[in-house]
Amino acid sequence: MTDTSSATTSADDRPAPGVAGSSSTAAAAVADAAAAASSAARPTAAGRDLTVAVIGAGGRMGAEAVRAVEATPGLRLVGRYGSADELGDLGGADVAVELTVPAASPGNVAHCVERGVHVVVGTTGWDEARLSTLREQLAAAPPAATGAGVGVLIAPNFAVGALLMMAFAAKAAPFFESVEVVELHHPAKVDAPSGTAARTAAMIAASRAEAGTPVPPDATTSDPDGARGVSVDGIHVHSVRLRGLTAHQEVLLGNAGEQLTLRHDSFDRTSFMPGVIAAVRAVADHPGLTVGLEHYLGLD
Ligand SMILES: NC(=O)C1=CN([C@@H]2O[C@H](COP(=O)(O)OP(=O)(O)OC[C@H]3O[C@@H](n4cnc5c(N)ncnc54)[C@H](OP(=O)(O)O)[C@@H]3O)[C@@H](O)[C@H]2O)C=CC1
Ligand SMILES: O=C(O)C1=N[C@H](C(=O)O)C[C@H](O)C1
Repeated sequence: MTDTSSATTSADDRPAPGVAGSSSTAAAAVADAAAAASSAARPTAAGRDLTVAVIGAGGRMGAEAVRAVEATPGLRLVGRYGSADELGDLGGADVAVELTVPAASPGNVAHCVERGVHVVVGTTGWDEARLSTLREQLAAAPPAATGAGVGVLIAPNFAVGALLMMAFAAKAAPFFESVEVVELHHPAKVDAPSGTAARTAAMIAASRAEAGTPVPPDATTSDPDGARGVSVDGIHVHSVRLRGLTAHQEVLLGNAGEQLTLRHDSFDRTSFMPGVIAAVRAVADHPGLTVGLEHYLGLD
């Protein structure tokens, strides 16, 4: 595994404030990709700013999202909500950004959908059962204010590098006998494995199944305490929680005599913001449920 001792960002390393509070190059690249993949007007087709509410606004990601929305031309923050607040009409928002905890996220998203508000969801914990319920809720939802269907994006990771790492992993997986995922996060994270790791493993498994690749070799016959991690669709995932880290992942791919390692590091939560903003702008153009920001960016 690569040394991560320098995986923190000092204040001096932070990008100057700009679009979405991130490097203008990264922000522009992601925004351009989203714009190319959608007809999202900026501001709205009605000629006004797109209104945005942030649910979980006091959290690590929520606070960063509030800053990003406020710094982005064409977007107007109309509501910020925490666990003690009634969501109500979400301040009349066109789009809600949902960044809370796995236990609260489905209820918050349902509240938005029932009111015709598009939702960009970064919260983890969206397993198949939850997605299936959400599909039913979307089918029964009233249209959004524009008259089109409500759009919901479930995005396990908003960072463009993480999306590419996942896509590269899925592409490489059938060419290797062995593959395992190691995710490394800050110790305040409440869920394991990470949503990104679970989705990466699912993408790897699907890619190998489609190619007819055999299951990875593993002679383990005794593992009473789960030292081999968890199996997601047959792919082993390992979780590290370490002070000093933010969000990191390695995909290890092995053949006899060779190894390919794919690694992504989010050193700072600003890395997620260009993706959040691109998703906010594009979600209304994608009615129904979409899982994975890559589908908005043409990376699929
Ligand atoms: N998709 C992505 O790229 C990323 C996703 N994440 C995910 O986003 C989620 C949030 O992460 P993070 O910001 O680090 O977590 P935090 O614990 O810092 O923040 C969670 C926030 O959710 C709020 N909250 C809890 N319950 C509710 C509720 N019912 N209604 C409204 N707000 C509520 C809390 O508010 P209060 O203090 O009022 O209780 C808290 O401020 C996690 O699931 C994480 O895995 C994180 C980073 C990137
Ligand atoms: O909790 C976090 O921090 C993160 N959560 C998401 C996940 O579980 O994959 C995305 C990123 O890894 C940061």
